[in-house]
Amino acid sequence: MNITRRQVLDDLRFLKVLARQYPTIQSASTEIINLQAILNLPKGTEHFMSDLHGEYEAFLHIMGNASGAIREKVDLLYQNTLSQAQRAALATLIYYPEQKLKEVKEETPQEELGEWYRLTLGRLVEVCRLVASKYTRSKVRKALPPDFEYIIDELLHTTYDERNKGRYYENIIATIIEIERGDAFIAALCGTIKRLVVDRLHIVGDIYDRGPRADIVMDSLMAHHCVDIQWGNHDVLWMGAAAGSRTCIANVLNNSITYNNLEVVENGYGISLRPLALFAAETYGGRDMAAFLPKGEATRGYSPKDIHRVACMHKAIAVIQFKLEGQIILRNPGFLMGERMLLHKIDRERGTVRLDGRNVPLKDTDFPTVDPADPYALSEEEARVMEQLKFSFLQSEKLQRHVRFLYAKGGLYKCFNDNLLLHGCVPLREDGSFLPFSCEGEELAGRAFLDYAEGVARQGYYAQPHSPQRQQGKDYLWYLWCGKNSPLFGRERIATFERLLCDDERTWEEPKNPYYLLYERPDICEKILREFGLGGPGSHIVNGHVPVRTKDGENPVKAGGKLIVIDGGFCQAYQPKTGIAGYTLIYNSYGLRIVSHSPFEGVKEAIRQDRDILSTTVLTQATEHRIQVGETDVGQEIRENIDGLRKLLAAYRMGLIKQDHSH
Ligand SMILES: O=P(O)(O)OC[C@H]1O[C@](O)(COP(=O)(O)O)[C@@H](O)[C@@H]1O
Ligand SMILES: [Mn+2]
Repeated sequence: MNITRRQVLDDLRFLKVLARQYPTIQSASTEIINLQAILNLPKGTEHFMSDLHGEYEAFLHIMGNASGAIREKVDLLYQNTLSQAQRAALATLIYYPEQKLKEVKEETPQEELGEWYRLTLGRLVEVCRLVASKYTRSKVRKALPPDFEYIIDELLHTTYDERNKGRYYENIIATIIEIERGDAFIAALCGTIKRLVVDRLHIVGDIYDRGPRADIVMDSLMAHHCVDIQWGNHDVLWMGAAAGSRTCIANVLNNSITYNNLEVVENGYGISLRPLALFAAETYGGRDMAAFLPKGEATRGYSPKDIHRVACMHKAIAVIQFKLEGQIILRNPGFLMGERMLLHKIDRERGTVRLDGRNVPLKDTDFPTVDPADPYALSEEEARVMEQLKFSFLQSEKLQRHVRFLYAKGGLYKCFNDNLLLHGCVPLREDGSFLPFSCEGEELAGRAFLDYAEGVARQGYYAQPHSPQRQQGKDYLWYLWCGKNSPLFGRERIATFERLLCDDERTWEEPKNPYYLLYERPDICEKILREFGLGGPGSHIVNGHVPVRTKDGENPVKAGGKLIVIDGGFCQAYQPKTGIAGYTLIYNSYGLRIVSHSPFEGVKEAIRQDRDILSTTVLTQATEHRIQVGETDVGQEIRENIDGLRKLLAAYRMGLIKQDHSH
């Protein structure tokens, strides 16, 4: 379509800015041709994972093997020429180049090494060429490690059997080996392969808590070339702790100590728990800590003395947590959580707590720091401990960096390629209508409420320190973690108090929001998708948060394919429930695929035995045609860029903007 003078003049300011980047007709035209070409390429591959819960070894392996996709490419290329063991060894090399190279050099006789390098480099180039084939050359070049860009680009585009280039290709490989650059090249090729196989990674919440080292998972995500994160309830809890919310800090430590997982706090983030340990020993040492022992598995290998010490810390921080939560609830009547204040309902004489009109027996009523006259006030020592812990959380450079990354690359939800990515739920009433929330005097529901909640969550970290907005934001991060009908928590209440102190398991109930019943219905899912401007045949809701009981035959796909839950128990503590070790949802140009992962035996096993995580496809939803970039959100962006460049071309040709040939 030809562009009128009017259209160019309307956009002249924007076009002058664009002209700085494309100063001539030639440069603007080249970019248009390049962008137009990309529109016809097959859609990039997206991987979705959720509920990683600190399981860094399994996660790093899954990142390395691209949820099984790399092994598929190796099998595709070499099923007729390499044995199963040789293919497994090649795949392991791609996953762990440094470690596998070390092992190969230890175990391969010197005189055979040269041949091993020649064969291996050739095969890695072929695997790289296969995974690069769906992209333009310029996109592949941008993905290459700068030091090796020229040579790898040459190797990728020089087919071995070309008569006049056969020697040329062989010479490059021979020279690499001769000047002992084989290892560096192998690492560069493996990195490129991993980078090209997954175009975009979505983490749909719950990176933190339970498993050993969420900080290592975060470091790996920060190194990923293209990742976005939809916050989970455990993530916003750590964001609140990093923002300096003492209530979030108390909850973070309660969760970590429950699993005896102090490593992520002390070693990962360099936060000393010494103040808490000393206070706990002083206040609770020698008393009965039966109700506060770390969870089963987490006590293996610890002496009774150590376990008692951790249990004292657990009780100390839990009491502080219940007090501070009472204060937040009093500060925020809009949370409608008054019935969750339980400390003043404890009857020490009878050893019970008043719950839903019943006197429920407590396992422990020994609370020396709780003043019955003012049960939610911290004692002097408790206040001092929390100030010291708050200072440590604020001072942890790595934690602050990780949380800034969660804010920059994350959000409460994400709409991408017709899918709605959301860790928890869109709170609903029983009748399927969007549950309204009072937000500073306004009733908000559905998307408007989620947008409001995300804004307040950002205030918690970015509003002026000590301002009311900052305090509101920090309180809100705690609300999103465990608040009544929070979109990231999706339950009536969190029963931490009851699960710690009451034997009566009826009190442990955490009734789910009606969303978790209604989300089996396609019409409800369609209504939710439309609320976010999505909907139609290729549109899905992707949730994490609730472990799919695969073992009991539960299907991750619900509502006739409109909704997919991908929490497959990546977290070891939940694997007995789900029977698998997590899911990855794969969305490529052929459609959707869900793979479930087998439990991971650890990196050493993987390298020594060439053991992989067996990822089996449990469901596919093929699209009737191969999806092109042009049909995706990225394609939409590219079309807008092309439109701008065509207007710029017109502006040059109409003499409305001068070309600048000086570059
Ligand atoms: O978002 P998630 O992973 O379900 O975690 C929140 C849930 O975990 C719990 O704290 C229980 O945790 P654990 O299973 O680790 O004991 C529940 O009270 C709460 O509903
Ligand atoms: Mn969750």
